[in-house]
Amino acid sequence: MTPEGEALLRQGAAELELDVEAQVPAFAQLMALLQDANSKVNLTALKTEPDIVLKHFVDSLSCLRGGYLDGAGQVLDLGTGAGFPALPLAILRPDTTFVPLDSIRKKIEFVRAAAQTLGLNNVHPQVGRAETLGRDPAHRETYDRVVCRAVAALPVLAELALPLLKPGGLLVAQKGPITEEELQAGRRAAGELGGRVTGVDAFTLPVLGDARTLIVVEKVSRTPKKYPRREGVPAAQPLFWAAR
Ligand SMILES: C[S@@+](CC[C@H](N)C(=O)[O-])C[C@H]1O[C@@H](n2cnc3c(N)ncnc32)[C@H](O)[C@@H]1O
Repeated sequence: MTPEGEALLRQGAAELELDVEAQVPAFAQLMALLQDANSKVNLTALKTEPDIVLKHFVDSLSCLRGGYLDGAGQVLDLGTGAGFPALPLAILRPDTTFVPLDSIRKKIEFVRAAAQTLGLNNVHPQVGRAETLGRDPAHRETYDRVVCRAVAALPVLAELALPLLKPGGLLVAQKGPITEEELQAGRRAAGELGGRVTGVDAFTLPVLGDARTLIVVEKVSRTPKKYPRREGVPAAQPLFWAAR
């Protein structure tokens, strides 16, 4: 990473009140791995160094706002893609275990290789669909937190994530601006699945100023056994939300 890229990372993290000084070399290594992989396969849409620093690294770290991940043991990253937000979070939180999940094998192969190269023993990538894991006793109601960035509308996320959370656990969803309509449908879907929306934190992305929202859903009771519905159905027929 260039000195300008490192400076952007420090500036963005500082705006989030995070000190990443000790982790700059790890982020530089992740940058090199991403750019190398991106030159061979189309891993992420963001290719330039400033975009990767601000829209992948710093944006992923914004998930730490509010302290919702503090004290969490096991965190599943639903639809991690090339490892976001899981890899930046794992770099900053070595005592928390992260399970980056994606249905696309080549993405998880990249995440696995990157975690290995970076020596991140707290990262355990998994290929699969959230609907399948949500019905598997080895994963259902076992996670303290589910994080996810740019995966689906809130009613869909509620159905994919809440079955995976322990009662008392939290879904922390990173989104852009959210409409009142999506939020209302998300509140109703969460209620159906044993969750309650407890936080809607609107803020702007450091340096760039783009609108972001962290939505927090607490799991307040067990998820009914009929959820999640079979693969693809949560996204094709979102609960309580016809408009997509
Ligand atoms: C737009 S990408 C976002 C990737 C990453 N979170 C990021 O912000 O860069 C959405 C990812 O979610 C994955 N995904 C969507 N639905 C999924 C599901 N039901 N189970 C597992 N992965 C899913 C897709 O394969 C894709 O890689």
